[in-house]
Amino acid sequence: MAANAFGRQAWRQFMRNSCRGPAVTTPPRLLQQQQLQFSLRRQASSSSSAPVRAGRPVSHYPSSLLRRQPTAQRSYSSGSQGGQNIPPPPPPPPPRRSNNNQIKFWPFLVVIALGSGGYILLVNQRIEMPPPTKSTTPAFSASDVTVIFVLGGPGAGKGTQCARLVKDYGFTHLSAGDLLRAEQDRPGSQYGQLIRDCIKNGEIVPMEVTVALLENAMRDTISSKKSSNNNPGSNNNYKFLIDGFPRKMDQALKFEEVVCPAKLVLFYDCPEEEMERRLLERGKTSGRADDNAESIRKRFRTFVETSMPVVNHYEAEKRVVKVDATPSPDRVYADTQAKLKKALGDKL
Ligand SMILES: Nc1ncnc2c1ncn2[C@@H]1O[C@H](COP(=O)(O)OP(=O)(O)OP(=O)(O)O)[C@@H](O)[C@H]1O
Ligand SMILES: O=c1ccn([C@@H]2O[C@H](COP(=O)(O)O)[C@@H](O)[C@H]2O)c(=O)[nH]1
Repeated sequence: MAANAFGRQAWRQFMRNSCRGPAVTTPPRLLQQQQLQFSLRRQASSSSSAPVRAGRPVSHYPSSLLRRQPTAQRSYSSGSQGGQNIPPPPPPPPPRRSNNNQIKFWPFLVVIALGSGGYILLVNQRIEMPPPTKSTTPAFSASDVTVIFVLGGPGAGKGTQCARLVKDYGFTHLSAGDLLRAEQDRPGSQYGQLIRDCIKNGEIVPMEVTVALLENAMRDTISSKKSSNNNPGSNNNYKFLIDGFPRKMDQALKFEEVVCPAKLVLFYDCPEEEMERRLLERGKTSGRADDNAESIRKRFRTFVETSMPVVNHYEAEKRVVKVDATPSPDRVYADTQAKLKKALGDKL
């Protein structure tokens, strides 16, 4: 029983060590500890210098293990106490030290073997476990919903061009910036201050907030269009211009994974000096907290460092329609139409 108890203790120790550090080094370390404990135990049982309490050596080891050795000694001495007529008792059995050793050792060997086996089994199971599967299905199917991301630096003219596309082609225009500003001003919003700070500093609001706002807005649009549709059975194709989004790779990946895959990216390319001039002009009347020289500088930096990699990502996938945004709004729009017709055909 004591061996079992000690075995359990050793098992617990082994499992603790296995979880903490590299498992391959643990069993030998445990073996060393057990050998050390074993030899200490033997020393304790035979040494008179061991501390004694109530006539018994004090030890950290289970008392049943310590009791074995004295029992064997008593059986030898009882033989030598007999009278003279009595034939000498048969010689005491040879010292069973080595046997004892084996008997006391096997539980540890079993524990180590079981522990190592179990550990190897666990590790193998972990290695063979398949990677978690992507079970997410986008909320909207690309066959029912056409999504176009509209990107470009701050002030490139995205909003201006979107307004025209809405008028001529029936797109629904969702500006991520407008949705964030509305959420920022919504009484009781837990994200109000966070959004305010991000916008002022030209930083990107955590994607969960923006993706959720966009998904809700798309859902609202689709359900209100469905309810106003005289023929609900018809195969509607809802068309969205998602303006100023995605501005960061994580947003792009998340949106396409959980909301809807995008058909393409409409990218308005404009030099910084022109964008700055437009924004400073707009700032005279817009009332926007970020249409000032300091915020504009920060927004430009975020655009170059964080948003351009998104454009490059879609460019590599051949999903970008690039338009020069420097000319007048009319000329930019004419170019936009021509390029979208070519890319979308009857989906425009
Ligand atoms: N092609 C253009 N030429 C000159 N001015 C323009 C042109 N397009 C837009 N503008 C003006 O530049 C300003 C910025 O335009 P707009 O708001 O459309 O840009 P944006 O890319 O949506 O900006 P933001 O990213 O800050 O929302 C507006 O005042 C707009 O009237
Ligand atoms: O996906 C987005 C879009 C916008 N923001 C923040 O809003 C401001 C203003 O955006 P505009 O498109 O110019 O209206 C932008 O500078 C960001 O701070 C965002 O975090 N995530």
